[in-house]
Amino acid sequence: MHRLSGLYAITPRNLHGPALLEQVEALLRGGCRILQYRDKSQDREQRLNQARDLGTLCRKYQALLIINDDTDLCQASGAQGVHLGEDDMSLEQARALLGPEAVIGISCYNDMERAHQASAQGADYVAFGAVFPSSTKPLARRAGLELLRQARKELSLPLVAIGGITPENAPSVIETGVDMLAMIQGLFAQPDPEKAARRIDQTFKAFRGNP
Ligand SMILES: Cc1ncc(COP(=O)(O)OP(=O)(O)O)c(N)n1
Ligand SMILES: Cc1nc(C(=O)O)sc1CCOP(=O)(O)O
Repeated sequence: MHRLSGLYAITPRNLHGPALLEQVEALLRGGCRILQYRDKSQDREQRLNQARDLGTLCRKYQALLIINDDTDLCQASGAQGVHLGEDDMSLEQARALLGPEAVIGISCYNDMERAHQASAQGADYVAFGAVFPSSTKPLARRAGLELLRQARKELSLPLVAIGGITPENAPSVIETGVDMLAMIQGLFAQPDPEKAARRIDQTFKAFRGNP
């Protein structure tokens, strides 16, 4: 199993400070392997402090911390990488700034051509979505299970599925062969986030024949 594999949690935009750390630690205890800090607020100092605290927590559980959009925050906080979409800095620019060891993930929506291009340019993973309707991003383009199966056949780099994924529908997504499930509400809106994370982690392990 490579390190870009398993449950990939993304922080919800309405949760900050100790309350966020508490929920993230529950997810890490439950087996979450990758955390993305996704905070589009403008208070740089607050974002830096939050990213550093999340980094400390991720190190404790040997999980990766990825920063959404922001290479400066990635460098300042010591995170392992960034996630970039179509409105963000290019992959080449981010690689030049962060170096060969950084994890750089690219949003591909439902665009297979974009994914092939990102793969050829050295992305560490590509993300497809939204797999299901997402209350977090209701206007997201849709990429269904068939597209994920096709991506698995055509691409050899790690694949992320995102959008509307829950502990209930997670098995149908894992069965397509994707490497990671990225989730916000399906984890953070659960009454017991640790239990939700553990359920998904166990589904991944069962799928790999590694319970
Ligand atoms: C793992 C993962 N996949 C997709 C996204 C969406 O990224 P993007 O299109 O750049 O949109 P914003 O997250 O910036 O609103 C993601 N963040 N993470
Ligand atoms: C941030 C984001 N990007 C998407 C895409 O399709 O690119 S879907 C999405 C929201 C994911 O949140 P939830 O797990 O709550 O649906």
